[in-house]
Amino acid sequence: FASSGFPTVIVDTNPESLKQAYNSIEKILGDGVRLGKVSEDSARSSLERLTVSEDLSVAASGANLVLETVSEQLAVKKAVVTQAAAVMAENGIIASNTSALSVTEIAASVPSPERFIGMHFFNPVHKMKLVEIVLGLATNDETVAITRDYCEALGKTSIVVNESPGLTTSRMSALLGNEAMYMLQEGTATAEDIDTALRMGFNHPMGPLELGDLTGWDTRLSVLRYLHSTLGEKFRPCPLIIKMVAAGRLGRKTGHGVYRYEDGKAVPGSGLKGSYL
Ligand SMILES: NC(=O)c1ccc[n+]([C@@H]2O[C@H](COP(=O)([O-])OP(=O)(O)OC[C@H]3O[C@@H](n4cnc5c(N)ncnc54)[C@H](O)[C@@H]3O)[C@@H](O)[C@H]2O)c1
Repeated sequence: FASSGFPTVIVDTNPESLKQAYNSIEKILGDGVRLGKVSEDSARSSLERLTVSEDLSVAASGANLVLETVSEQLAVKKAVVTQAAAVMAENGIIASNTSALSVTEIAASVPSPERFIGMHFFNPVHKMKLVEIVLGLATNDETVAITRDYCEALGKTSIVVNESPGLTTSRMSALLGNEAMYMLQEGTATAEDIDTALRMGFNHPMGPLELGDLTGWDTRLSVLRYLHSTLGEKFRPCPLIIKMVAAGRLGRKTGHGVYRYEDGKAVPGSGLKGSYL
């Protein structure tokens, strides 16, 4: 937001997180200047538009847009948006970056749920072009139009999704990762070959097993369990995922998932092979 011309305040109750957030944005802009992608002037003015605060009531006072991206817990999100709604501009919009919670349910805690919407960004945000705009039950057309304009001003492509488990992206990605694990479990092909198939055959930047190692199979499993309970049988988690999580082979973060990692890189030939039934 700051690099697209909007005066922006990052709010967090944890001062360490605030420092980390500011430093990482400063580093991204610095790297952008070094790589010739951002001018020095533009990097400097972006940082001038960016401030940090531990006090939401002060920071959100008179704001036109509050984008909540606090911890993925309903109670925390509800408390934060209630506090913001009390002080922001009368026609201001509240957006939620939630990946899986119900926008409708979070919106129910503010006086004007018609001006509440989901704005789901992707990591790393400065590189990824997509924003999934999520409609709660009460979200009105004007809020959608203003939010699309914000996305355009940020240089993002937005799509509109009616609130539904997993939206479009997480739902598709969960199915793909689960199917890849079933293929591995059945011994259809090695992990390397399944990933190569999707990278070279479909031009995906990463294979589904590499991606699962990056996301973490524990996170993957909880998303699949949620989708299984809401959308039905086709999302039943593959037993191999359950086994891997039980073994603590969660992916990159534990140094071992489908692949084994040394110095942050997958060890060649370390992928799971054969039938694991
Ligand atoms: N991590 C991702 O790749 C990703 C991608 C898309 C969407 N999201 C969504 O973004 C949100 C945040 O995800 P995350 O991975 O950064 O979570 P996180 O738990 O790592 O960080 C959440 C931050 O919220 C702060 N916080 C907690 N309670 C607060 C409060 N009452 N007031 C102010 N700040 C508070 C915490 O101090 C912490 O810095 C979640 O809703 C998540 O689903 C995350």
